Amino acid sequence: MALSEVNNDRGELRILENLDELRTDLADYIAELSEAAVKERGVFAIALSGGSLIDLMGKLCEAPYNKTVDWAKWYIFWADERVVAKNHSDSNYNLAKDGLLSKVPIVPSHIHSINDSVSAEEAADEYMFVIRQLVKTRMVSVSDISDCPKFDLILLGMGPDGHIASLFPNHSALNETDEWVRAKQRRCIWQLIISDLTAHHCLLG
Ligand SMILES: O=C1O[C@H](COP(=O)(O)O)[C@@H](O)[C@H](O)[C@H]1O
Repeated sequence: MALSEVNNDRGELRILENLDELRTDLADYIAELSEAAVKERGVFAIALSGGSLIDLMGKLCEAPYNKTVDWAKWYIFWADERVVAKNHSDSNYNLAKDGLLSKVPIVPSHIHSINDSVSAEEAADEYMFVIRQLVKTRMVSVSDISDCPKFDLILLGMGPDGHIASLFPNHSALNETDEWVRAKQRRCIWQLIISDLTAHHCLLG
């Protein structure tokens, strides 16, 4: 049970007693959003990040979620990735593969990770192109107010310094809103994570 819950027009804050409760709450939250999206549009487009997130999602690989979630309808993206080989220990794809994707029946062609064999800038451009194609076919829905994609859920962890994805507090990249996939150093990030790109976002800290 949540120790504290605040609900207002800016969103909802839940403080949970311990990590086990957080894992259960997160699994319930994701399963509910997945069910609603599949009912409404037949698919669920979710973007992951790295860090502790995949471990916190661990309950999804267990009963009842592993059987009740409609995994075949999931489309997976990354909100934040390092341009390293897919089997590298810094790869967020690798983390998700080991902790989630290899444990539930997600369709391999629905997993959209970045191209790790080109530069970060090229990988960002390619990723934006892939997402645009999926918006055209409505595997990813589109924002009501712009031509930006609207993911059903973006999951972000927050580092101790307050950074989310590859966006660090007070960094100039926060003001660059012209492209929604951007290369920063060796990372690809989505620039408008919080504003336009998602029906729901969940920040874990
Ligand atoms: O650098 C990163 O950190 C964040 C937060 O990590 P966490 O371990 O504190 O949850 C992570 O979400 C992001 O993907 C990663 O690049």
